[in-house]
Amino acid sequence: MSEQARKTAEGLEYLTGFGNEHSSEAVPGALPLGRNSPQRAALGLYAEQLSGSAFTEPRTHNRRSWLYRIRPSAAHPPFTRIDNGALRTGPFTELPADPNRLRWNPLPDPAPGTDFLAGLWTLGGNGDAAQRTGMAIHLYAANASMTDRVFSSSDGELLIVPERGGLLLRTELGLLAARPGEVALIPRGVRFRVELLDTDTDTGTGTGTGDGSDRAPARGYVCENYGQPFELPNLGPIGANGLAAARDFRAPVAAYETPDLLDRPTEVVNKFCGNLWSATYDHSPLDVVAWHGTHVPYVYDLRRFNVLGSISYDHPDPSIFTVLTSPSDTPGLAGVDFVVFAPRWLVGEDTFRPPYFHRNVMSEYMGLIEGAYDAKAEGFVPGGGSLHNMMSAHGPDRETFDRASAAELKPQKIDDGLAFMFETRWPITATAQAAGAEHLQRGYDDVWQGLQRHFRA
Ligand SMILES: O=C(O)Cc1cc(O)ccc1O
Ligand SMILES: [Fe+2]
Repeated sequence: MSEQARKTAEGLEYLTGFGNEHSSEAVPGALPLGRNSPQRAALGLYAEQLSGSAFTEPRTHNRRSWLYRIRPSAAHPPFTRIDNGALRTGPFTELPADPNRLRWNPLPDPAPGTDFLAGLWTLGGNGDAAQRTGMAIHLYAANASMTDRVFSSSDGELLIVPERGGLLLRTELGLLAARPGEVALIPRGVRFRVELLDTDTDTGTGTGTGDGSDRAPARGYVCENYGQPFELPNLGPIGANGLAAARDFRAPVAAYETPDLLDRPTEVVNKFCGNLWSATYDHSPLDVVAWHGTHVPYVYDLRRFNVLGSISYDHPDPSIFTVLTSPSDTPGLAGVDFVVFAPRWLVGEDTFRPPYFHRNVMSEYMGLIEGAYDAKAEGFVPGGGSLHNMMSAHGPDRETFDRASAAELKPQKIDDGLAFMFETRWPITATAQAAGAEHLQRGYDDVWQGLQRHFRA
């Protein structure tokens, strides 16, 4: 059976392929054929274009979708400012950029009734959302589904990396499920609502009561990319296959709210140039009956990543693990790369196999989805994160260095963890709440203490 025809555990159907010109209709006949904007759209729907790139960008970068919806998005009352909660946006000016190595434990559990939007907490970032450069790193911890409200970011696309608990993303273009080990991308401007998946199978945390008050929170990471949309990296000499395969990216099929929700007042929260703005519509904007285009949400299962590496000697640079890249104006210099450290074999001969000691002009934020990471013996925990800013010295902690320097070099499978990195060309400035957080680990530098002098002249 083709992947397209196969339904997921949640009964969801997907369209497959990265960057495709997809099309989908929830009601037969809703999608016009041969034109985008007929004089009267079928079934009394309104046609609307959603542009994620300038009209004139080259085809390879051009992103837009045509939506056929029950009400046009233009029919809405004025937006007014609401509290930004713990969301922050570039430019990040609360504190100076810090050259120190920083590491955090997971976010504390949120108050009961915290949904995905309320649970977003910005760690730091760079660039300027209004200039459409740079990125923000957010974490989230949520124990309730969003009800009667939807969210969108005009500032950037949202790459959501669940670490605990599954998410059901009800987007304008349809439904996506993302569980730990999968990532989801919501394009700039697309409205969506996040429900917590209440299964006991993913992490054993769900209790199925619905109100979320007695369940462990869903947690994860979000990269809000203000820059050019993520794309698949070029493969160069790797060849035509390898790393993330385009066919493994899954987009939703068209789906709109059930009748009881379609005409309910719905709060639409829009993140715009760093602030949250709210308007209560007299209907839900998740009312798209058909669509076609390239500006689409998607999910990707990180376990499908085809991990390549050295089969002779030395530890390759982690660019070989790039899942998605947001290019900047300089070739090869990413605004942000999304990199995954997935299970793999290490076979390098006469090689120090874990990540090497290094100082990098790029800035590295790392998170852990499960298990452990091969550069850190302890302290880097699922739901936590580390920041190794531009040129800061880091690498294996002392325990890892000692162990790997003495290890017998037989083929070894690393299969006890799933880590990732947001790597960016600009230094990352922490927010005040991140720099002052209770869950910031004091004394992170100590992991590199005790590395002895062995050289004697
Ligand atoms: O710092 C890190 O752990 C990330 C990283 C991993 C690796 O394998 C090589 C370089 C690098 O920055
Ligand atoms: Fe690094």
